Amino acid sequence: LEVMDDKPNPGTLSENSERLFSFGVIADIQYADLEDGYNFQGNRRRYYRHSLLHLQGAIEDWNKESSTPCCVLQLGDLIDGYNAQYKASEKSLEVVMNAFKMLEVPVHHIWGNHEFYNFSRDYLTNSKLNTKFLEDQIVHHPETMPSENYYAYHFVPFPKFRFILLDAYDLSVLGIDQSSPKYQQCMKILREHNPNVELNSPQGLSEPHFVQFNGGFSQEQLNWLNDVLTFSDTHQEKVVIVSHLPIYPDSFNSVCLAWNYRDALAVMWSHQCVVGFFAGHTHDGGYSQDPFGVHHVNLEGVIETAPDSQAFGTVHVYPDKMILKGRGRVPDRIMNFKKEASFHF
Ligand SMILES: Nc1ccn([C@@H]2O[C@H](COP(=O)(O)OP(=O)(O)OC[C@H](O)CO)[C@@H](O)[C@H]2O)c(=O)n1
Repeated sequence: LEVMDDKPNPGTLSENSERLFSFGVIADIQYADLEDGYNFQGNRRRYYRHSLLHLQGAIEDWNKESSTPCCVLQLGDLIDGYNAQYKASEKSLEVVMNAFKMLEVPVHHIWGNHEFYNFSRDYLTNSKLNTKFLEDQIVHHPETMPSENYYAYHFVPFPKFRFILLDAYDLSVLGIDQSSPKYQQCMKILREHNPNVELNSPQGLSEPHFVQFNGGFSQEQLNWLNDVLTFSDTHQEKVVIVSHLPIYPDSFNSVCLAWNYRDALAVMWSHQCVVGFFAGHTHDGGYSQDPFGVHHVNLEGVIETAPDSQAFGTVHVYPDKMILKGRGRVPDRIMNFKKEASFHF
C-alpha cells in the first residue's frame, strides 16, 4: 500500500499499465434541512445542510472527469434520521434525488441505518433508492440471482470485473414490522449480545458491534454471495464488494462492524476473486489490507466534512491495481491486486 498525501494525478502513477475503467464513491451524505449539529459523542460536527452542497460538488467533478466514471456507488445513509422527526423524509429524499439527476452516469444506492430511520423496507423497495434494475443477470446460473428477501445484486461494468452490493441490514430490527418473525429473530440476536436498556449503546459489551444501529447478513444472503463468488472464481473475474457496514475489524473502530462480520469474511476468504470491499458508516474513514490481499476501504462520511473540505473519490481500475483518487479528506490510495489476481491480456 502507498498513501499519497500530495495527491498527484493518478494517471502519472500508472505509466506501465492501461486504465480499464473508473467508478465514483461517496458515503454518509445524511442530508437534512437543519442547522449543524454533533454526533452522539459530541466530538464531531455534522453539517446537515452543507452535505447537499458537498454532493452537488462531487457530481460536478465526476461529470467533468476526463475519463468518465462508469457509475457512482452511494454507500448508504443518504438522508439523516432527523428527517423522520421533522416529517421531512420524503421532501429531503426528493431534494437529494434531484441533485443526483445532474449526474451523467448511473448511481447504485446502498441502504444504511438512516434509510431505515426514515422509511420502511417496503417503502425503500418501491422507491428510487432501489437500483436493483441496474443488476446484471448471469444466464443459466439461477443460483446467482438474489432473492427478494434482501436488497442485494451484482453488475459488471467492465468485462471480468463484477461489483456485488450487499444488504447489511438484512438482519436488523430497523425498518421491519415488529410483529414479523424476522423482527423477533433479529431482536433475539441483538438482546443476546447486548444487555443494555439502550440497544444503541455499546457500553460494556465484549462485542461492541452488537448495537441497534448495525445489522447483519442472513444465511440466505451469504449463500447467494458464496454462489456469485464461485461463479466469479470459475470465470477468472475480479470482484469488488460494497456494503454500508464494514466487515474487517482492522480497518476502523470495531463498534461499526456488521453483526456477523466473521461469517461474511469466511465466505469472502474462501474465494480468490475478491480484491476490494468498500463501506461507509464509520464517518472517520479507514483502510486495511487483510491477510488474503483484499483492500478494505471505509470511506469518510460527507456529513462530518467541513464546508471548506470534500469527501468523495474516484477509483481508477488498472490490470494490476485500483487507485483511489480521493478528494478533500479522502486520502489517495494505491491498492495493488494480489499477484494471482492481476488481469492477464
Ligand atoms: N453510543 C451511541 C451511539 C449512537 N446512539 C444513537 O444511535 C442512533 C444512530 O446513531 P448515529 O450516530 O446517528 O448513527 P450514524 O450511522 O450516523 O453513525 C454511526 C456511527 O456512530 C459513526 O461513528 C442515534 O439515534 C444515536 O443517538 C446511541 O444511542 N448511543
